[in-house]
Amino acid sequence: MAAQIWGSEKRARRRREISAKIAQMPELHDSKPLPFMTREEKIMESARKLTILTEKMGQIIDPTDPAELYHLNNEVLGLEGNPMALHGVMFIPALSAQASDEQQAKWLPRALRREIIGTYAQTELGHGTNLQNLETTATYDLATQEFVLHTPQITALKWWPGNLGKSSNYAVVVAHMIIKAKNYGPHPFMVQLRDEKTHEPLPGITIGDIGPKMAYNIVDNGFLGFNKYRIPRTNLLMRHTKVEADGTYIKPPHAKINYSAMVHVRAYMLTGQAIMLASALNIATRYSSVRRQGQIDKSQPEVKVLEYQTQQHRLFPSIARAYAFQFAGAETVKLYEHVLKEMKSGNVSLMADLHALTSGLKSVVTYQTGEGIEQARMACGGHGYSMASYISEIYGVAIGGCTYEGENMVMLLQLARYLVKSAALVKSGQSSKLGPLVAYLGVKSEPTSLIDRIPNSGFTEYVKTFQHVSKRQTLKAADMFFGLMEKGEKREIAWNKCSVELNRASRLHTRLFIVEAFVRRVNEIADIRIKEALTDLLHLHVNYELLDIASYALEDGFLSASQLDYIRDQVYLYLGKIRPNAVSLLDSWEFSDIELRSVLGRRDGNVYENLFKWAKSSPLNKTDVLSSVTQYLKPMMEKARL
Ligand SMILES: CCCCCCCCCCCCCCCCCCCCCCCCCCCC(=O)SCCNC(=O)CCNC(=O)[C@H](O)C(C)(C)COP(=O)(O)OP(=O)(O)OC[C@H]1O[C@@H](n2cnc3c(N)ncnc32)[C@H](O)[C@@H]1OP(=O)(O)O
Ligand SMILES: Cc1cc2nc3c(=O)[nH]c(=O)nc-3n(C[C@H](O)[C@H](O)[C@H](O)COP(=O)(O)OP(=O)(O)OC[C@H]3O[C@@H](n4cnc5c(N)ncnc54)[C@H](O)[C@@H]3O)c2cc1C
Repeated sequence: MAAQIWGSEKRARRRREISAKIAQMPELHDSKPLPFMTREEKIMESARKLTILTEKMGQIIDPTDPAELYHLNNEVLGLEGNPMALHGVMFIPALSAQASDEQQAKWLPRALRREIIGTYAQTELGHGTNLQNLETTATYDLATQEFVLHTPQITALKWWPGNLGKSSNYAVVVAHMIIKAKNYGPHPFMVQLRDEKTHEPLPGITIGDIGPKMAYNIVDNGFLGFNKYRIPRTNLLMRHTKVEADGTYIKPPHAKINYSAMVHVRAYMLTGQAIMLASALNIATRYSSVRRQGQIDKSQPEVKVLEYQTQQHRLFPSIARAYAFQFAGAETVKLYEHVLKEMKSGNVSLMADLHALTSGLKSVVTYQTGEGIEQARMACGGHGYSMASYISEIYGVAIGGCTYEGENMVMLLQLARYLVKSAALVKSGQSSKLGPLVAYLGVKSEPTSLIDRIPNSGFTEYVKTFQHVSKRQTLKAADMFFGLMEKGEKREIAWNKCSVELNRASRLHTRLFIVEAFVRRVNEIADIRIKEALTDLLHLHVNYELLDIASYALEDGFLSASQLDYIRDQVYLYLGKIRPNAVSLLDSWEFSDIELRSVLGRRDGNVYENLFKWAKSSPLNKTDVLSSVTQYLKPMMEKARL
């Protein structure tokens, strides 16, 4: 099963080997539990480990393999981030995709050797979503052949970029490029921020940390202002766009090609989210098979809380989602790598499809991951609320994904643009022009669903039902939009008036893609035992998801009330079937205790002993009487007694 999850036997084996090596290297372990550290201590601890990793990484992993890097990152540095998080996730990808060969030769080896630390600075205090209204300017000075970076007012301060505040000395900065008074829109520039020797900010740069966040606090998300700060012309990233010495602008082959670093994260973050969801579920499911509370049959001893159907209903559909996200994520990464390769050689024809797909997936996956992690926390009762479970930290980090790389509603609306265009093709009889991801929009469906009507139909009737609801909602939302425009409404106003319906279509389309990716994977599996276990999970998935969106299929009579009863019964049937495999389905992800960082979810299952040890190690327990008591509470009580 681990091979299915991680993509191959070799990958699963390599993960195990890496975990085993790390277990033998105490210098790479947390020196104390992270929740007992201050933010400064955590940053220090993480920087300490990063320097060791820079020395020893080659002994532990193949540093050119992103999957191995990511696993090393999760084990050693953890999900709270690190002082170089954005260096690997966005700075290097931005340089790789957007810098010319000559620029790459100059900067990439230095970045890869970690001579310099970089980040991606795009979002500003006043604008994150609407890139066209970013306010930082890069004005070309023809006389000196330099760009002058400037922050015209407080809202133009870069705000949020990870590791910008204190750790990075370089950044890819996105600024509006102005040449001879003409604004060419946002473009990426390589900018040195700090002196390479002293790490002091360079003159003309105002920089710092934006303060603690809901989670992800090892990352120093920062602010940055420029005061007429000059950089050479050749620091504009020029793989696709060029500015010649005389100010001539050569436009890129696709208007949005400079957005590729964002698409990179959107593609890769899906499996990251799956990992966080599976981690929280691993903790909650292990704990649920240790925790005994109450009896189902009063004549019997107390049961493990995992025996309760409500507990299963809380956890198991999310287990299925974690697998589904992992499989859909793996497909998306493959597509992304293909499109990136094509893009580098000038073929931009697949960019729109990739953008639409990643926009929808990033939104649905992050939202449902957040839901699943929160359910996992509640499934652990009181102990879930303790930092000893570590679930709250996982939750805080995971839901950041609903916002970064494009706020979820906004990204769903990006997918909706693509769906509406596809709907227009269907309506104008041009279905043959539909891309493979939306081809179903042009296929006539049966009048009613055949779920439970055709024996042994596998998942086909389910997929058809998902296709039906997605198609219907897409065409309905598109009709609403076109209808308003026909009535004379301006395009943007009409769009806004339909946006809730449009986003519903985007969600349904994305959920269909996730179901299909799960089905595709299960169909590929040869090992009968693995196939059986995953088929049960897939049964739960399709039935649970369909129940969740049933209103769309009920409203036009595509599903009947009796079919809905059947679907509900199937959910209960598969909850029971999955119960014996539940812990194993999560243990198969092979998270080590080091990686999970959870007292509640350790492999040994000694929950109560471990919790008591954890409590005793709380810094508050170093003394029996705290100075808050001697200074304030004790005198207060004494005064009251007089
Ligand atoms: C020592 C070693 C130890 C190891 C350490 C390192 C470990 C790391 C190892 C790395 C291994 C790699 C693995 C990676 C794993 C990743 C896991 C994830 C972990 C998460 C970490 C957290 C990091 C957090 C990072 C966060 C960073 C950010 O948030 S950056 C800022 C992001 N900002 C946004 O996303 C802004 C959103 N806004 C937009 O995108 C745009 O404004 C908009 C799309 C909404 C609108 O744009 P615009 O106004 O220009 O559009 P408009 O003119 O309206 O035109 C729309 C048309 O354009 C089309 N379009 C838009 N975008 C694209 C696109 N990208 N591609 C193609 N087309 C696009 C759109 O479709 C419209 O087309 P039409 O409909 O045809 O008009
Ligand atoms: C943990 C974290 C890490 C980050 N790291 C980085 C980084 O490394 N580099 C970087 O540059 N940035 C980074 N960001 C910033 C992030 O990319 C932005 O916060 C994000 O893109 C959302 O933009 P915003 O904050 O402007 O939200 P807003 O756009 O202000 O969103 C506020 C509300 O307005 C709604 N809204 C906005 N526009 C529309 C619209 N057109 N239609 C409908 N609704 C709309 C949204 O849906 C939302 O409900 C990070 C953010 C976080 C939380």
